[in-house]
Amino acid sequence: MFQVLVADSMSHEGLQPLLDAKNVNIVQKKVEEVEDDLHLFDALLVRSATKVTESLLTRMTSLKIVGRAGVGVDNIDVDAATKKGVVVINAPDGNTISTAEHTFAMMASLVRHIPQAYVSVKSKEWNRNAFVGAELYGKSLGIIGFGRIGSELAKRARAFGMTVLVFDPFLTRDRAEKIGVKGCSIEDILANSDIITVHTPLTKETKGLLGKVNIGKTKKGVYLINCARGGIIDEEALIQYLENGHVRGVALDVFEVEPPVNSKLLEFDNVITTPHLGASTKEAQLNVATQVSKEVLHFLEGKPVTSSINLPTLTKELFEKIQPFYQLGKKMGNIVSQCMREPVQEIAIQYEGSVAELETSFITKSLLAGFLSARVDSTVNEVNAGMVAKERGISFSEKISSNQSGYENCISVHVQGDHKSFEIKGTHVPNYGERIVGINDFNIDFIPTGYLLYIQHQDKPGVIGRVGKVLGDHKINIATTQVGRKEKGGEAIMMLSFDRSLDEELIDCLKSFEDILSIRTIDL
Ligand SMILES: NC(=O)C1=CN([C@@H]2O[C@H](COP(=O)(O)OP(=O)(O)OC[C@H]3O[C@@H](n4cnc5c(N)ncnc54)[C@H](O)[C@@H]3O)[C@@H](O)[C@H]2O)C=CC1
Ligand SMILES: O=C(O)CCC(=O)C(=O)O
Repeated sequence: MFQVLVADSMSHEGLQPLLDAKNVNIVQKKVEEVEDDLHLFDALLVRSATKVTESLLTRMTSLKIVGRAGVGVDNIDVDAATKKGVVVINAPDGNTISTAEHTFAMMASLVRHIPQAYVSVKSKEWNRNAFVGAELYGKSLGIIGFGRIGSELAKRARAFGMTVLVFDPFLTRDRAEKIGVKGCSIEDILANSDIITVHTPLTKETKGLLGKVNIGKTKKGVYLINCARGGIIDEEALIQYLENGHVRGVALDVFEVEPPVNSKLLEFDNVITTPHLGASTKEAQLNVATQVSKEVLHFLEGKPVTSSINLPTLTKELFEKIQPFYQLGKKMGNIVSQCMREPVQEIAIQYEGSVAELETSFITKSLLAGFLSARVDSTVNEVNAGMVAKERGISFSEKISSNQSGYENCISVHVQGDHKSFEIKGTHVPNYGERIVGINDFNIDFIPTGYLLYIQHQDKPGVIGRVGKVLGDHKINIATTQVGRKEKGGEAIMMLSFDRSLDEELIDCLKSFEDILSIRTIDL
């Protein structure tokens, strides 16, 4: 039974996929209320209120996935999650329309003084001269950050007859033209916009993007809007430009500290605010909760997720194609690790044939995870495998080559250690399964599963028989046997499989045989 903690308030209807699942138990409580049981949860669902810190992640020792019912993941320590092998997913587009509409509503309210006029009428005043506003029609709207929300806002602004200027470092001319906006530099936006709105994530680059210098470059009388994240507009600088009258009005849905109880910004009549309501519609909340519930359920059931922040994402179709190689890769990594019991500096992976046409980085990560999981105590999976490998000084590379393997598809791995190297080749045959077809230049053919014994020996009469006899004497049933050699009388290998693991004592006995060069047990 999977334990899921829903730590922030979420649409009940949106949680239905998880509530309906027979293998899931949902607990809807704040983190503080379940402090003693944190180690039990497999999944954590949050909005923006719960801060998913490294310390929380450390206390949640069974955690496998964090689902953010929304877009921004700045309340989640994604690096710490990645290090711990915890997948982070979000609901990237469920609240786009709501947030774009909210921004538009804020813009209209700002230029027509609707909140101030509302308060005035409620206080029994009728002061029409105090609230003369401006039309949106014909004004220039500068949008910084032209992703999902920025582009939906642009469509609405164009419908109102506004000129839309856009700055986004990842904006292509094609996309700008399709939506009918003008891509320009941030300098152009600052100099030419009547209203500027930000729609970027909060990152190192965007923190304070509209600060002392950049606000100083805007037109006198500019309106500023932030319905993205507190801190993208530097609040201290903003206060200075409100005080000196350079900025005519501001609309804020978000703040550097929420709630902004001690903020001086609340004292200005020309600053209108909402309490982080961009995504607060029934529709958006249903969308985002449904999206993360489905994704978390898929993940817990071992199916692919499509909106991961720290995992390579694949469509269901692609995942189905890659799945057999993904499993083969994990086993090959594991076999290599168990055969090469010494420090490794380099893992080189080569893909040939049909596998080379797939998203091989996903298979590489799975292979690394298989390799590392046999060596490290902490959780290693495809989320953090690359990072853990680098931390341990293991470099890895992948190469796509023309198919010379003789198989329809082939994955080859070359591992370089301090004193030795090791090579393994694997293939997946549709309707037949995964096979290991080469070890250190020996052709071989075995199914990588169960308990295996890899023996390097001299190709001499009686060696195989003696091994079989000792195993038989110990009542060990050999399930399958594979042998390989390069030349008569030279070095040879045996790969035996069993239904149970073998005792150390028995292995030591086999090792003592003349003509046996080395023995490795492999548990898969
Ligand atoms: N107020 C609210 O309730 C909500 C706020 N948000 C916030 O809005 C932000 C944007 O959401 P979406 O449009 O869905 O995200 P998105 O990822 O679709 O778009 C963000 C855009 O910002 C651009 N960008 C990144 N760095 C930039 C920089 N330095 N300068 C200019 N552009 C930059 C990216 O290229 C991207 O196109 C989210 O990160 C979130 O913080 C989102 C939903 C609700
Ligand atoms: O959960 C919420 O309402 C906040 C939404 C938000 O800020 C986001 O999706 O980034």
